[in-house]
Amino acid sequence: MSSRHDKEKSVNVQVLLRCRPFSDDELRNNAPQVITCNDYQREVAVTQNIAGKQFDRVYAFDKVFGPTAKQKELYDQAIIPIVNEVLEGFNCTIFAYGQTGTGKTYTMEGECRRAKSGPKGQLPADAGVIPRAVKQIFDTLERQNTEYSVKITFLELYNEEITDLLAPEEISKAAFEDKQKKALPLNLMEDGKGGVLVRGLEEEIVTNASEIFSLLERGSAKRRTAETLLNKQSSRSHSLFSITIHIKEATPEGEELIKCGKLNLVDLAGSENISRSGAKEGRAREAGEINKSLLTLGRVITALVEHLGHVPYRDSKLTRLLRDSLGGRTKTCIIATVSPSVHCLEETLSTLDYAHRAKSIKNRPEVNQKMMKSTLIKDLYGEIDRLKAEVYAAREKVGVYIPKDRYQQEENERKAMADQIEQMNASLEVNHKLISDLQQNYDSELQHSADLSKKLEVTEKCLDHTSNLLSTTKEDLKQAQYNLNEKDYIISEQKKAENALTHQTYVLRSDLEQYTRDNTSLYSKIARGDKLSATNRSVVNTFQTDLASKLDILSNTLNASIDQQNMHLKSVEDLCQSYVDSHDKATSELKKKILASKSLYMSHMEAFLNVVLVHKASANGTLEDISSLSAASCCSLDQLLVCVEGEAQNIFNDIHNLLTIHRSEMTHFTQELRESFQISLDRTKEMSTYIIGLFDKYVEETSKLHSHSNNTHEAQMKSIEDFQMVYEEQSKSVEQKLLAEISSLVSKHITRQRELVGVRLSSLGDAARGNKAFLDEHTSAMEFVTKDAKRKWETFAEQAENDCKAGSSFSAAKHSRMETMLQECNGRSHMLLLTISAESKLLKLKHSSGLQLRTTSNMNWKLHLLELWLKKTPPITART
Ligand SMILES: Nc1ncnc2c1ncn2[C@@H]1O[C@H](COP(=O)(O)OP(=O)(O)OP(=O)(O)O)[C@@H](O)[C@H]1O
Repeated sequence: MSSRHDKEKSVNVQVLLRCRPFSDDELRNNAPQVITCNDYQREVAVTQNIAGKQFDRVYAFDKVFGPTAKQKELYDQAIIPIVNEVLEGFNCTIFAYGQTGTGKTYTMEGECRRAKSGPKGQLPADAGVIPRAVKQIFDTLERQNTEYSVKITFLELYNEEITDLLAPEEISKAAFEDKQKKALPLNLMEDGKGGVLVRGLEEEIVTNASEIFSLLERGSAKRRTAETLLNKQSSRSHSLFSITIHIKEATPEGEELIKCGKLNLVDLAGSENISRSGAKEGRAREAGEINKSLLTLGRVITALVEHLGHVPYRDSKLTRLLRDSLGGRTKTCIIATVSPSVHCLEETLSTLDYAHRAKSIKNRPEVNQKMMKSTLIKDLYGEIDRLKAEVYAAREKVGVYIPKDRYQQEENERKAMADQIEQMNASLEVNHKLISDLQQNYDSELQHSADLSKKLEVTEKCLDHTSNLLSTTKEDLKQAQYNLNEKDYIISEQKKAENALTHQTYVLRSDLEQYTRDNTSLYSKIARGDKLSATNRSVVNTFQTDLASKLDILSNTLNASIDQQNMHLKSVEDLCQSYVDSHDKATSELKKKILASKSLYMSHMEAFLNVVLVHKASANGTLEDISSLSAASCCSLDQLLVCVEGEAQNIFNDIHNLLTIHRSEMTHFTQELRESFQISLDRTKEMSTYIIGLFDKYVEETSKLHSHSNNTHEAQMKSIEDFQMVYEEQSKSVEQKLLAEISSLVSKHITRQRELVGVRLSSLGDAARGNKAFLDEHTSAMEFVTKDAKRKWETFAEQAENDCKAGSSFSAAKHSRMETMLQECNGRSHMLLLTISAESKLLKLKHSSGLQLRTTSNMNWKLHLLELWLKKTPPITART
């Protein structure tokens, strides 16, 4: 009972989406992909590029099959359960809906439909839903091993006209057109049970799958021929393939029941025809292009989804035929097909919207009533009788005969009336439903008001009780108010204390943070200190190792510096020598020049004396001539002296410059020499202190070693003595013990042992003495070596110091000597110049006062003095 109830409750129409792979054309044109299928999540994403921005729209369906999904996958996952329900007695419908070329026919029929089943009854991989469903039905029926009957119908709906694709007649264009003209198209009629029948539609009874395949092939061939003959396209026609199954079942009471199920497989026209039909309805209708059925299907879906009162089933043949599949008692599945290419984007979006809306349609699937076999037979007999009567009337012409136009008119009227009745029935049904809903509402309202009155009574009682309570509560409230105020005060005080505490906490916390920071910095400082001390240790180690090498380098440097000093002293000597040479040379040149001038002067004087002697005897009258002559000679003498003075001045300048240069060089050199001596002296001192310390340590170590060896020797000797004593004591006791028994043996033994011990002791003593001697020797050798080295080093250091001092004093002495020499030279030159200039002035004065003779003798004396000076006589003090 409950299962039946479950099965009868409403279920949504199941909607599957299938996206085909790219066609060869699309691949050739490199068409971009806009559809992405997520089979697992049952979602389809459409990527749109609007004004350079990318928009993704995602649709969810009951099942999604991407381009790689195979026919078998789709069938196994989606169709097998539906076919099973048909075999259980349900009516089921599967629609294929989508744009032309998206694979509706491929999905429903498949490429290899006409190849029938393969070897061993297997279907080819590309076989679609119809052949697979047929195979499943027959496989199941045969497996169940029950009596059954299967009948099929196959029709096409084009331009609101139904064509029976299983009708047996031969089709040629003429015959077809003739038939189109003469014969009435197949009409729909009510079956009296709420469904519709296609009057005159061929129902083929089949017993196995291969029969169905042949019939399908026949029907498809007819559809193709009709297409070609009437220039219509499959994309504008709908095809409906139906299988009705009757299965015999036996009740436990032995009664025979017939179970009936029906499967409708619909390949709809291309969905783009909806918009096309809508857009150019006027002309399209004339050209037969309009697809009324597809439009009505859309409207029916909208009415069902939006729960409109009137659902326009009757507006098209397709919706009339499939009325039960849309909002009725049939289980329905829609397979929406789309293309992945961007070129079909508009149609794809419309298909997706359409299919998505169809998901909301609700059906109330009901299993078909099982019929008693006898009832079915009775129905069939009734049908046979009716058909027989029709055949008889037609043959005997005993029926009612009316003109064809009249019949057509009546038929139309009857059809209109039937439509009207159906609409009225539908509205009546709606009204009935409305009335029953209203009645239910009314009943529930009555019930509600009764409930309310009961509640009112209870509430009034409650009110009284509540008023009493209220008065007591007011008292309580006052008390509570008082308490509350009190508590408020306490709370505010507590809050204040809390705030103070919080503040305190903040202060403490900041302090703590500060301490933590200080701690951290302290730790880091300690770490730095550790690191520094480690570095220092390593530096000290490095320094220690470097020191030894640097000592060598220092001694080398000392040697080199001594060599350098010698070289410098030699160069100074050379320099002095060259200076003395140049000085000698200059002096000898000066001497030569003075001699030359002296001889010139002498000749002049001689001439002058001659003239004086010649003219002395002559008269005083010629004195004036003589005087002028003497003035002239004085003048020439003056010139000569000026010339000599200039030359002497030049020589003096040269000497002075040379001396200045030498002096500065010497000063610089002496300074450098002093510094280097000072540095080497300091280093030598440092080194000697260090090495002396080192040797002291060596001496100390050696003395320690010496004392240690003494100690060791003493300890060894003591242990030997102890051993000897112990041994002797022991041997004595042994001797005493064993004397009585083996006296001779013992005495021999003791003697022997004593000998042995003596030998051993002497060898041990020798070894100990040897050791000591070796140690003494070694120690004294060490001491000697150390002392020798120390002595040598001290001598060396002393010598180096003396050398340094000597070098320094030597250079200082040399320097001072040079200084004195320079000063001497300076003084002498200066004096010479002063003398010369003074003499020349004196001479001038004497000439002018007529004291020529005295002057001459005086000048002679001066010249003599100059000569003396030039012979390196001691310096002359200045004379004015
Ligand atoms: N899932 C698929 N896998 C492989 N090929 C497919 C698939 N779907 C469609 N095709 C191919 O696409 C072409 C068009 O398919 P089909 O004729 O079934 O489209 P249609 O929607 O039925 O078109 P029309 O509305 O014009 O009848 C066929 O060549 C078919 O083989």
